[in-house]
Amino acid sequence: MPVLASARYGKDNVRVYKVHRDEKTGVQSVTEMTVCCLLEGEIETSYTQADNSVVVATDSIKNTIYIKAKEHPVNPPELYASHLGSHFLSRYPHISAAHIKVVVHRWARMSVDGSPHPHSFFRDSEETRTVEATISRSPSSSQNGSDVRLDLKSSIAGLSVLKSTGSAFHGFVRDEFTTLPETWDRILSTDIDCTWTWKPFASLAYVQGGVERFDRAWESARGIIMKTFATDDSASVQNTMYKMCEQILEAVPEADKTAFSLPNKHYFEIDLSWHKGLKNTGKDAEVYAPQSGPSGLIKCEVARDVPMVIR
Ligand SMILES: O=c1[nH]c(=O)c2[nH]c(=O)[nH]c2[nH]1
Repeated sequence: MPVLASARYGKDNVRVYKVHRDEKTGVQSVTEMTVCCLLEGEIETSYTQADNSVVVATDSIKNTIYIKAKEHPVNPPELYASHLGSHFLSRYPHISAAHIKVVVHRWARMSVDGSPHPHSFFRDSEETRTVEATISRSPSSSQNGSDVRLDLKSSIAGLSVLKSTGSAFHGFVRDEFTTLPETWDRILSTDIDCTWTWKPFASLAYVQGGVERFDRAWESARGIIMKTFATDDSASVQNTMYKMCEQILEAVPEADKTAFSLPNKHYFEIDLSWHKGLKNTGKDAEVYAPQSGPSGLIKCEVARDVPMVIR
């Protein structure tokens, strides 16, 4: 007899834009984000018995995403995701968890004639800031919506970086499957995907109190990633990403874990000696062929050994 092993549902790809107008200065600020909101709970009968009485329509979930964006700040995204997820638990007793993903897209302020423009922006990169939040009832709580636990993960993704030297890769396994030469000087390029997992928050109030921690962590992580990428005499993607994780855990004491997923985007030397003896390999290499694939894919998670709850 089959059983419904797990189920969640909701609305994905909800695009939201919010403007903040400073009436005194006339300066406007904008946030654009893509939101996914999936609910879990006592919803089995909607799958197994066509019982829609337990279904909060995905259309209503979409409406709620807009309404909560109007009622609450959308920055930092960790706060907005926490408000949104908490709403579903307090409003619907049969919902036990809300899984929220908020991806924030960049709109950088334009500089016009050397001055920041009050209401014009440009997309300066495909980099995103993301939060994944799971808001669930604490095991001890009754279904009154008050006792929730918030598990938050913050990420930077799509930050493309390249260094033209300062990276080596040698000493790896050499056997009958190996063709890659060792190198003491190579191009290193990747798309940063970095996530830090917050210690669980015991209630929405703990997310709201000290809300500056989220922007501070994002700025620290981004700075550490850039500085380490630039200055590390890289022995491998593995070793450089581990150094980044160590520093992020040190800079963000309320994070339990840091993870990276990094493609190693290859740039191949091109032998041009067939053309008039052009020297373009080894120390003479200047023109390279960037590869769209395949790429390496290197991942790690670095955890602190003492788990605890923020209260
Ligand atoms: O930094 C690297 N790590 C690897 O595991 C690897 N494998 C490879 O072919 N090149 C690289 N570079």
